[in-house]
Amino acid sequence: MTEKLLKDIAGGLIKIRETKPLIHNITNMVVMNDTANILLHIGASPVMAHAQEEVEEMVALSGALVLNIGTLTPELVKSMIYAGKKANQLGIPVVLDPVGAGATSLRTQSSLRILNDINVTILRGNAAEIAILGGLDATVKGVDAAGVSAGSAEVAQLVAEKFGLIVAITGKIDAVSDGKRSILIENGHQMMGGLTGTCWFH
Ligand SMILES: Nc1ncnc2c1ncn2[C@@H]1O[C@H](COP(=O)(O)OP(=O)(O)O)[C@@H](O)[C@H]1O
Ligand SMILES: Cc1ncsc1CCOP(=O)(O)O
Repeated sequence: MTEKLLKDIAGGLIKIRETKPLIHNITNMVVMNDTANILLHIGASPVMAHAQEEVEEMVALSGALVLNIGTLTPELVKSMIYAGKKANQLGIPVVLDPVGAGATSLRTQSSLRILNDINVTILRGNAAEIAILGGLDATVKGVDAAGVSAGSAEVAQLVAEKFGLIVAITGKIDAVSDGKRSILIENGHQMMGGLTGTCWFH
């Protein structure tokens, strides 16, 4: 990583501690508690708010919106769209984690619908989930990548370019791309592959 990039990341972390932004999460029941604690640990203020009746008000108070379809229902997807549209109106960044896209039609179609209806800032997932959404060949088993025709760096670049957003693919080596510039990050441990929800540890 370049020195400038490392400085920017450090600066971002300092800003989070100083401003303590509220992070609105509409997320899955598996990682919810870990996500809240990790956000607190880095100095942010987490809130999990899922009901359609409150998501627009909650996101209006927030510095970022995180949408994770890990334990989705059609009702929850509606909440994500309401919150995402409000976030777009207010210029609040939106992260989408399309957990299990490719494993079932509901997950694939819901992810594509969110990408179509909302300007997502960062699309984060494993290589197979991201490849499937980009129309590339891949197999997803539950929430895990079971096979991908291309490497993570290539998938990240192609899909970022296709949707006009930032893609972050996690795995043994992470790949991040905005379609023009890409970086690879290798700072994990193989034991992290044996824990769910570890993308939030970074
Ligand atoms: N086999 C591996 N070897 C080294 N690091 C890994 C491995 N698998 C995962 N990691 C680390 O764990 C992080 C989260 O990866 P991943 O398993 O894709 O997330 P999640 O559990 O949230 O789906 C990666 O960014 C990487 O640093
Ligand atoms: C095991 C499991 N099943 C549904 S969601 C989930 C966890 C997925 O974790 P992450 O949100 O980090 O992909």
